[in-house]
Amino acid sequence: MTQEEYDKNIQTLISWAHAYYVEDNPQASDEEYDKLARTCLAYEQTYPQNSHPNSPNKRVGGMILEGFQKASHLSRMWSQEDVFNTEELIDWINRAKKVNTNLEFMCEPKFDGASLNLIYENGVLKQAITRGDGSVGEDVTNNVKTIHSIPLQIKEKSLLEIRGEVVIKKADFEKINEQRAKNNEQLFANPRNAASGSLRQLDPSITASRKLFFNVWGVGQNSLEFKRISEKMDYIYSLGFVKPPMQVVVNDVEGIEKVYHEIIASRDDIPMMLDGMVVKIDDIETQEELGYTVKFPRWSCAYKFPAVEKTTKIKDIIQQVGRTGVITPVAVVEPTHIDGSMVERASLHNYDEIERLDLRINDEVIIIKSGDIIPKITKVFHERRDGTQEKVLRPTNCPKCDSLLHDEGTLIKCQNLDCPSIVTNSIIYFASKNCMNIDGLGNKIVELLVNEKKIYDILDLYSLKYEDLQDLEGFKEKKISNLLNAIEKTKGTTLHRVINALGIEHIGEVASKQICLEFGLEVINIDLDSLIALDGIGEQMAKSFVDFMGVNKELVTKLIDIINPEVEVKQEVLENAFKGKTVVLTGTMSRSRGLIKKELEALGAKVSSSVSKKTDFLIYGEDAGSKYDKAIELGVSAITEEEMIEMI
Ligand SMILES: NC(=O)c1ccc[n+]([C@@H]2O[C@H](COP(=O)([O-])OP(=O)(O)OC[C@H]3O[C@@H](n4cnc5c(N)ncnc54)[C@H](O)[C@@H]3O)[C@@H](O)[C@H]2O)c1
Ligand SMILES: [Zn+2]
Repeated sequence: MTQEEYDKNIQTLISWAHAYYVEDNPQASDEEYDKLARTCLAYEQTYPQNSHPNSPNKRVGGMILEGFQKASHLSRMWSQEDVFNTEELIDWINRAKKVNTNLEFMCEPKFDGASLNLIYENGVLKQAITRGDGSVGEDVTNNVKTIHSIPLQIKEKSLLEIRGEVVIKKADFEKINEQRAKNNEQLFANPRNAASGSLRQLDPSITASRKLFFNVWGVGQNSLEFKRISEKMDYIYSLGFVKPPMQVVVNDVEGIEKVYHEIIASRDDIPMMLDGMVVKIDDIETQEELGYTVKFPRWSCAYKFPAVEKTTKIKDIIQQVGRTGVITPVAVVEPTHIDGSMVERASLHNYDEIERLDLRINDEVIIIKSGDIIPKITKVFHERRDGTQEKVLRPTNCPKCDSLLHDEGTLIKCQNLDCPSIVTNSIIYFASKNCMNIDGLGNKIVELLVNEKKIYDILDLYSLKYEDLQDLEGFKEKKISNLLNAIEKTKGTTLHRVINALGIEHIGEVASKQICLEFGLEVINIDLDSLIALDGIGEQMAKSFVDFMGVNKELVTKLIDIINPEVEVKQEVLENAFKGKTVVLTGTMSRSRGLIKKELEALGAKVSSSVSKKTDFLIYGEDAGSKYDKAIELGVSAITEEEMIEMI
């Protein structure tokens, strides 16, 4: 590396560190950052006289976020020296052995979060300060008081600094990001940034809502007298801090390696993100003798785990069609090793997310995979674009059957009942109890019939013959005739049941009934405007229905021909006291409420389940409770069942 290159790299590191520590919005993966930092470190060691005064290799962490009060630590906070393999670990041990050949090591998980210092005075939490540059950090006391795992009072009365890591659970990290995606906010690249960003909020109620957790790992200023750090920490846990899930004292490299691999093996079972194991020399006198560099203690090191977060490149965006026809985009990425497996694909929530991330083919991205988290893209490096990037278009046709897709933003769906990806599900739905109620045609049987190529869509059910089923395993005479009879029995059912059984997105039984009453057999030809004009049919429902008929008209026409359903006609309801009124039923009546509901609906009333200003009548029986009170409060006229009968 030339001096010029070195200077340029240091500028890059400084800007990456700023984005990472101050803005909680990294512009590189840790791996890229560490690699560049190490290359610069090698240069600094060869040419110490040329090294940059502000090199991130010489200082701890970041700067203070605007809006926070600065606060000083009583004693300095440090970073950790990284070791990445056994060789580097042995190197570190050998350096320590120069002051003491008889070493014991305390090993514990390294939680990946935000470093925090708590100052206790007279047993009371006085101040909580972020690590900042190691000497001065941000005063986040009010935020920290919302974290339940931090005691506000402890029984130790001497002046004491407690250090630990504020972390967020992996599952909560995912939830926050899902919420942020919905709100069109930038995602957190990883749980560490999420923890740090949540801790450094000007509004403590936001911090409180984020479910942060505190893992204690050390002490700063203190007057506790212990010979070993492991004993000192046991005392600290006894004050009401949570003890880390694994903590072992060993006395050689083999011992350290063993714990290291044990912690890696249980990494997925621990709900918080770990990025390594910290090894500390247990004897406090030896620690004092070894002392500190400008950046870290010489008596401890962070033995890093394989990264779960990597930079990779988007090669393509392909579509996956789910069993219900929902289309999900999947990113094909340059194959990347993450934590023991080769990652080639990452899931994206939907096409709206692609637009929000402004993700393009050939973009460089951060991909994160940890334990049970499916590989996810959390960050797109827009600044790294080189002109080869291509926009991702929303699909208009199904990749499986080429029919037009129904697109309502976050949801894109193939509704073609002939589409091979959805046939099984659509037949199962069609036959289910609340739809056509075809006895003997459950999930397993439908799967069998489709897999054995006995049927390709709903229509085929009606051309099934005895001979078709004879050769199927477990199909005896009785079973076959029962099934064929059950299918036959659906003929002549009502039109709205048939429409409801098609599984049209957003169109349930009530809507089906309403549409069928209004349009009869013309349902297959309705246009958008006529549908929207119907009371209770929203735009989304109408569009879904029209899109559905657009791709399935032929099939539905044939189906109606075969089933020959009864077409219900709208009966003009005679004038009566309940026509067009909104009614709520409550309490115990002389007959079932379901029956009374039907009766009222036949009179043209709308029966609703909750009382509001729009309610015209509350009809109450015995033991009426809160609905009655509310009706009285809102001035809704409340009548008994008998009064209702009289009014009819
Ligand atoms: N992606 C980027 O752009 C970018 C930029 C800057 C830094 N970074 C990353 O940040 C890291 C360097 O940051 P750092 O200096 O904060 O170091 P670090 O986070 O790797 O390690 C030091 C910190 O570990 C924490 N810790 C957790 N468990 C501990 C334990 N049991 N004992 C002691 N300490 C424990 C402490 O808060 C301590 O301050 C590097 O891994 C680097 O990749 C990334
Ligand atoms: Zn399809």
